[in-house]
Amino acid sequence: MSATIIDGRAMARRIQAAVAAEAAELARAGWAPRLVSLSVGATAAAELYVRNQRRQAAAAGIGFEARDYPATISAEELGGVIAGLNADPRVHGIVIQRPLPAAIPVRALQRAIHPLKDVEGLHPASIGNIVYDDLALGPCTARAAVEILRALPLDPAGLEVTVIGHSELVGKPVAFLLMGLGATVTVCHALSREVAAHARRADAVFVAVGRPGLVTAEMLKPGAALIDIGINRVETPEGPRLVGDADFETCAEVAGWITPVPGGVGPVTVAMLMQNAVRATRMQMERYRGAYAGGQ
Ligand SMILES: NC(=O)C1=CN([C@@H]2O[C@H](COP(=O)(O)OP(=O)(O)OC[C@H]3O[C@@H](n4cnc5c(N)ncnc54)[C@H](OP(=O)(O)O)[C@@H]3O)[C@@H](O)[C@H]2O)C=CC1
Ligand SMILES: Nc1nc(=O)c2c([nH]1)NC[C@@H]1CN(c3ccc(C(=O)N[C@@H](CCC(=O)O)C(=O)O)cc3)C=[N+]21
Repeated sequence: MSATIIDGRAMARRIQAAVAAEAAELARAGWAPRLVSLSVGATAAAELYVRNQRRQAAAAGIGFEARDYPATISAEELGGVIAGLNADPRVHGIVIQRPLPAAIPVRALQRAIHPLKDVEGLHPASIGNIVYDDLALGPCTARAAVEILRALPLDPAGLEVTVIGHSELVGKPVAFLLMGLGATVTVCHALSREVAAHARRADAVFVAVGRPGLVTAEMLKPGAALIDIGINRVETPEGPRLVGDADFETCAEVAGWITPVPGGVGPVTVAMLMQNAVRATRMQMERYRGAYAGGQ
């Protein structure tokens, strides 16, 4: 058997077309959506993400400004930057690229972002809303991965799903979204025993660990869906290459559907961020229309 390879770029383009139309409509109303990205120190892990945000924002007609701060910036100074962006009516979304230097408390900063400008859906209020299945601004990566599953001819209700990795950014939100769809969810992490056995039982496996080759063909039920969220840069004799957390070649022999890296969850994540940007702008327009002169 050979898996169907899921085309994340095509899915991202479809989402983006709707986002572009909405961004144009908001711009006509005087509320052109605009995002600001904050990177601190050397952020190799986020460079590709920022590059694709810039590219997709340009394509969707969303303003995008990437700011880089030195690793020596203090948490207080960054808090001041965020307070300024919260108060600026021309800014509708703020993205804090992870990871941050160890000395900077990422949760406190995430909490400092105004919830209506929390386009990544990572504010404690947004994270809490996941439990209520209220996804006004849902977390982008998790939504992307789950939207990909929803596009497959599998009924998520009662589906056996194993999630490998339980980070705040990815694994935990994925598990909650899947529970919201009625799936039976098993979550594995660094302390889990028998990850392979849990994976092999599943109709769909989601993996977000950051370890190339973690999921192998022996860990999959034949015909299962494999949603590979990992994005890792590895050195090969032919130069640097981007790979996921699964051993793609062997897994594709056994899985029914598989997401490639690049071209799988990554582009859909960025499209979700753009979708959140227009949603956030609309919510701010509805809340503050009249409070500002225009909004711009
Ligand atoms: N496609 C996209 O848009 C995005 C992709 N990513 C990618 O996803 C991957 C994970 O990112 P992120 O969640 O931020 O990473 P983190 O490092 O924050 O989390 C990794 C998770 O994997 C768990 N883990 C570690 N080793 C194992 C193991 N052997 N078996 C099972 N679980 C294990 C950890 O468990 P514990 O906490 O117990 O140590 C932790 O929960 C990375 O490759 C990243 O680049 C990230 C964001 C967006
Ligand atoms: N606050 C925060 N949120 C994140 O979601 C977050 C983060 N910080 N830090 C870094 C990781 C990594 N990440 C990527 C998302 C998309 C691509 C992406 O678009 N990848 C393309 C790459 C295509 C190309 O090669 O140019 C693809 O997979 O096809 C890459 C990486 C988000 N992360």
